[in-house]
Amino acid sequence: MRKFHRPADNRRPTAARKSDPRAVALRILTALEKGHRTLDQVADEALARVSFPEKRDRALVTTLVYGVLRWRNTLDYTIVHFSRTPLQRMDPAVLNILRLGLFQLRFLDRIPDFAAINSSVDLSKQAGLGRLSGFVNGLLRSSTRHPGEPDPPDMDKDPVQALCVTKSFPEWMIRRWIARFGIEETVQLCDFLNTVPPITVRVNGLRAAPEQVAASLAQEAAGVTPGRHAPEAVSFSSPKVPVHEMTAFGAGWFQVQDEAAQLIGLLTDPRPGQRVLDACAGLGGKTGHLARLMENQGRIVAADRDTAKLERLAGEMTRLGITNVRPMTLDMLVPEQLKDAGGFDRVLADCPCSGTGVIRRNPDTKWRLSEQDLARLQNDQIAMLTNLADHVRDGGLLVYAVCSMEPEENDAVVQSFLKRRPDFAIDTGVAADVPAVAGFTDDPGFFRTFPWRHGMDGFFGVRLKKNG
Ligand SMILES: C[S@@+](CC[C@H](N)C(=O)[O-])C[C@H]1O[C@@H](n2cnc3c(N)ncnc32)[C@H](O)[C@@H]1O
Repeated sequence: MRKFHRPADNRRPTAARKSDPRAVALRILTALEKGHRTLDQVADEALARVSFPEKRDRALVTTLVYGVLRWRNTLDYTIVHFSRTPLQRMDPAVLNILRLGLFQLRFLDRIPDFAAINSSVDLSKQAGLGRLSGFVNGLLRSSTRHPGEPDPPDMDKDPVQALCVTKSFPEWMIRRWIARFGIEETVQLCDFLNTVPPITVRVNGLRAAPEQVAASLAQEAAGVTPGRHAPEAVSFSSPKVPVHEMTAFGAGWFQVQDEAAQLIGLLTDPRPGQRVLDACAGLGGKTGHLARLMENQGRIVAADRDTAKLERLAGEMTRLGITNVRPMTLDMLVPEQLKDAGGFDRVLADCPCSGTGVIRRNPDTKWRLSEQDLARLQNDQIAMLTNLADHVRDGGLLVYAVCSMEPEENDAVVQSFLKRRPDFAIDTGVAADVPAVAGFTDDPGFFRTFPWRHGMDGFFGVRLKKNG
């Protein structure tokens, strides 16, 4: 029998002490609720400080954290059903311990019920909440004695509430998606966003061909298949080692990138020798693609306001053998910072957004984002495009992209920008220029991918041509 729990104590773990994966998961969930940091940031920081008794424990932390975030509403519905204390009055740590325990009971077949319950009781003691361990024990045991969810709201009478509970999404998202896509497609969208995504990579054509990369990946992973839409995409599952330890990764043969994001690089269509600004470059997913399309010739200024990200971007370009990228810390909301940037043939504005198109990768978005955030994000997106417009050369392209499916961040941003800048127009020649994106481009020239229809992340993109 595998032992899951550790003796109770309240000390903080150190690098020398082996950590309990459930305690690490609890720490990540609690930290996420406290601050404004993203799941990736919080998880990277927590995992860098710990070591585990068994290799698979690290994967268990990820399964627990992502699972609880994916299914939070569904889990809370059961907790409310069995508890006399309302959720709002529950100690946040106890609530997360209950969610972790219930997630294991409901969703993880490989963990026996007694192990899930006992480890949750231990966790409450470790967290200094021993006085509530009886409550944790009782609630989790009750849920196993009455298995299955308590009856959810009636789908015919109240589809919004029913889907909030059964698909675990906030009310405002379900409401707006039903209004836009109808009930059937909203169900499909929610189901898609609740799946664990496969690993999709973009082959770095500067160093290797897709067949070569696929052959290498097949030695270290299962289900290696070519992409369906992007010509240099390859997907796989169940890697035997972490992706960054794979042979092809070390050789700089690929970057991890969903197919929809790859199509944005193609939409930007930079040419060898051009001057290109990647205005919100982040860790360089799209920068690497632009450099590959430019055959590593010309110049890419990779800008972001976050210097730490740009440091990682620089390392990533070295791994990929890319030499035409210059990282620059710039804030796109401060036009003075751009004054010396000059003109560019292509400007890619892959703007910060709500991220509703990538919720399967970032399930914390469900609980972090509010509907009011959309207006703030829209304001920033319009301001960034307006600030960047002066830096596009005549005949050049400003490409706006977001991993959001929300109209406020899609069509509305473009319309507002075009009112301010009549010297730009939507480039309607996209389909002819870039065949790979033709199937995703509608009449005015808007590129859109819908997760449940196309089997990839949800993205919006448009090419705006200056004095075209
Ligand atoms: C959607 S992410 C970019 C992802 C990246 N292009 C990629 O493909 O990997 C948006 C980026 O915008 C950056 N950002 C946010 N506000 C900014 C601002 N005012 N100026 C410049 N960059 C900003 C964030 O740090 C983040 O890296």
